[in-house]
Amino acid sequence: MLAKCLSKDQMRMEILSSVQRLHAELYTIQAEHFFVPSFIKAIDENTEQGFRNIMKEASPGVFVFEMLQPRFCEMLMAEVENFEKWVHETKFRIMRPNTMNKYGAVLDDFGMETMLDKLMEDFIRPISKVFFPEVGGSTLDAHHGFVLEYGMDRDVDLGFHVDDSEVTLNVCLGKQFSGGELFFRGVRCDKHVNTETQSEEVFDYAHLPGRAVLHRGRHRHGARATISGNRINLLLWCRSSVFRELRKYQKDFSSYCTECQRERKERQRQSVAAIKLVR
Ligand SMILES: O=C(O)CCC(=O)C(=O)O
Ligand SMILES: [Fe+2]
Repeated sequence: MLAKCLSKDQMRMEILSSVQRLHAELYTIQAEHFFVPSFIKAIDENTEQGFRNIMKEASPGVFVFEMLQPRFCEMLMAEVENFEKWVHETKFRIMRPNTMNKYGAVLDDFGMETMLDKLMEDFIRPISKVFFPEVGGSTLDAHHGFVLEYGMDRDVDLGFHVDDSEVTLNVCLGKQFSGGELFFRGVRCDKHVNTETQSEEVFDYAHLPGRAVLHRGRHRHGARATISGNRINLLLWCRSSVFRELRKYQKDFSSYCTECQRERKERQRQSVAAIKLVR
């Protein structure tokens, strides 16, 4: 197939009508086949304590928990491989997940948009409502879902960045690899995104297959080089249109930005000092 300039919708239509699905069961959520029992139980309970029972807050604002069954991880990797094979054979021009990756595939582009919407609405939003309310966690209503592939023959690492999301779900699918640790360096608003990291904000994490990491999109992070093997993971950038609208009119982001919090405390300290001086 010749490389044509297609709109996103045209591209999706072309993919949907041409690519043969490998595992049809991946395209609709079947909780008991996708998730581990502890995760399903916590979602069914839908209480803060229930979530805390399965989620470890490994560093402030970074939650880690067991989420996906090994068989689901394998099927999803095979599905992406199948799609990539078709892309390669037909020389079809696809969009990569973001400007930082040369490899990886947008799951929404080959039929998984509805399934991922449900994953966000029924599973990630209830958790985000509890742990990330100040960044629109309870009103997540859009997503960008993709798979990334790292290794010597793929992308090697990922630079320091913030995501175009309010809440990000990052699940390791496999395969076997060494290296590829995630590093986190504190939450910042747009204005403070390049400010210094405080020592208590430094957090490095080694991902394991089936395990999920959930964090605010504004939590600065990156991924170190995958030294051997292939590291493949599922990313769901969850967005809230309500939060994005509100953000336009806000100046102070001290509800989540550590630097805004520091500035606010400093302003309060100065006004208390000024009052004392007047007295
Ligand atoms: O490689 C990873 O696990 C991190 C990916 C990531 O941060 C992103 O895609 O936004
Ligand atoms: Fe990211």
